Amino acid sequence: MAVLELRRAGLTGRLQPLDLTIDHGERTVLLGRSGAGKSSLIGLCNGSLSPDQGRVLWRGHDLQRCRPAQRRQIGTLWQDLRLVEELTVLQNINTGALGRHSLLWGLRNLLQPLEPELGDAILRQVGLSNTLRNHRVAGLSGGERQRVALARLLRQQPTLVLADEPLSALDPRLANDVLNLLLEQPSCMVSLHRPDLMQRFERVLGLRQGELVLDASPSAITEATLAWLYSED
Ligand SMILES: Nc1ncnc2c1ncn2[C@@H]1O[C@H](COP(=O)(O)OP(=O)(O)OP(=O)(O)O)[C@@H](O)[C@H]1O
Repeated sequence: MAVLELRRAGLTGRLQPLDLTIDHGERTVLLGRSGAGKSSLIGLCNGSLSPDQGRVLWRGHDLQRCRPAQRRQIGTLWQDLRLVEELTVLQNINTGALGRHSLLWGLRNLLQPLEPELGDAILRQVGLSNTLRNHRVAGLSGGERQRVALARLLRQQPTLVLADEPLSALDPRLANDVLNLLLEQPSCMVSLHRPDLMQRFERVLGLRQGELVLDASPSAITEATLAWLYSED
């Protein structure tokens, strides 16, 4: 069943109009050189960028017109993480649940640690110690911050996860753990600079100079295809 549909959706100067359907349950990797348009495509898919041409549909409805609760079914692990620096690890994780709670709950989250047991369980999932629970995220390492952002995403419980280079600050063992968690989500589209990991996914999308040029299963992709995808012109 299709959850996300791009119909001739494009961004002037960044992404040529493209058609793309993401089905529930699909695990997709997004490959391409730096500047090829991966983050732009993720922005179109989560609604943070509005298409200049075409349409983006979430479960059949124009994504830009969907209510916040519907849009929160799409969870994003941003390249720049977008943590709230002044807040603690637990408070940041809880912001993932804002869409399911009242405004009052959101305000209380700013004042006191809410639902610490749930926070601890998610911290364990992402391999962080619960002793970090009340630390401000500003003081954490790059890899720790990345995992707090992942924990916030897990708290959100999205239907579709979009992750923009989620492994960049992680050592190989942690990168593997994080990738496993992403692949356990109901559906995911993950942008990576690691074509060697494409076999972990069912579908490979390739962007080249703002154009979607590859949509195939990993077994169908040859070394020559990858060399062309990453070539300069
Ligand atoms: N806010 C913006 N306004 C205009 N053009 C932009 C903007 N952000 C990025 N671009 C341009 O859009 C193109 C695609 O950028 P994008 O960030 O989507 O690529 P990417 O594949 O994610 O790159 P990277 O792997 O380096 O993150 C690039 O030419 C970039 O310079």
